[in-house]
Amino acid sequence: MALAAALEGQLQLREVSGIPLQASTVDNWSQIQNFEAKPDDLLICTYPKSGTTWIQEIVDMIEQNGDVEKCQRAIIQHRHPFIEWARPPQPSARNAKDCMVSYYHFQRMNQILPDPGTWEEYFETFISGKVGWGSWFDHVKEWWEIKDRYQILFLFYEDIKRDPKYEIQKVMKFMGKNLDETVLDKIVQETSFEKMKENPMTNRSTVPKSILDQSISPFMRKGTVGDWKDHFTVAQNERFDEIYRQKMKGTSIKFLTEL
Ligand SMILES: Nc1ncnc2c1ncn2[C@@H]1O[C@H](COP(=O)(O)OS(=O)(=O)O)[C@@H](OP(=O)(O)O)[C@H]1O
Repeated sequence: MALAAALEGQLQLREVSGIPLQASTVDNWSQIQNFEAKPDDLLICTYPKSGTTWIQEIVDMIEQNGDVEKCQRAIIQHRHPFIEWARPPQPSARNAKDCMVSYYHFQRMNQILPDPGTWEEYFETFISGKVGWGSWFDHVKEWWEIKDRYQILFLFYEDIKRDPKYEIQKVMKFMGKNLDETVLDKIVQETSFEKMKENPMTNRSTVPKSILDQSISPFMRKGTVGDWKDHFTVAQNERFDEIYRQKMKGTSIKFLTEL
């Protein structure tokens, strides 16, 4: 009973400035907030399930000049520690509909995040922003608004999917690197969904089943644009589009929801 209660306590999200976060993050909040970046630090800032792992691997491949062996030195979570796990922007955004679907399946398999409930229930939770790391709408709008004021490279999942080489080149330039065509082509190949799904350093296969149960849903699940069409009902889609219009009013950011 005590263990169950303790576990339940861990699974409950708590809030910082209205944003639901994991309890361990909230406990360490002052340390996280006081993080000071060094001038050459590169922060990857993503909404959950919008391609974090993908851009992490791309950045490391560029940093290591396309050396696959060097990128095998550790699992991705260790090569790019998460600041909020008292642990350490380069916003990467993914359209809300695919993000919601991916997050739903992630919460099904993630044993240390709250159970998502049914798809219908999760649809409401996601729209209201009561999910870990908060509202997709606020995240995207706020980063978009400040992107020109700081040294920020704003990337879209859908763009990387459509033209990986072009987007990887943008990241390379942002990082002040200059790699030749052959290396770039290799990075495109090595960071493809198919390769990263098989790569134990990126596919989370080393995380115990008690934390990520990949028999429920794999971490590298589909990696596509438009999977929402297999989840949203027509009515849900109409309702979502209306809510999206209201919440995104006044912002110029545009997302592709299909390619
Ligand atoms: N290389 C590559 N190409 C295309 N798509 C990829 C790639 N790597 C990861 N993914 C997909 O990204 C989704 C996971 O997002 P995150 O890495 O941000 O998840 S997390 O927040 O760090 O848990 C998750 O999306 P879904 O498949 O839609 O669930 C992953 O499959």
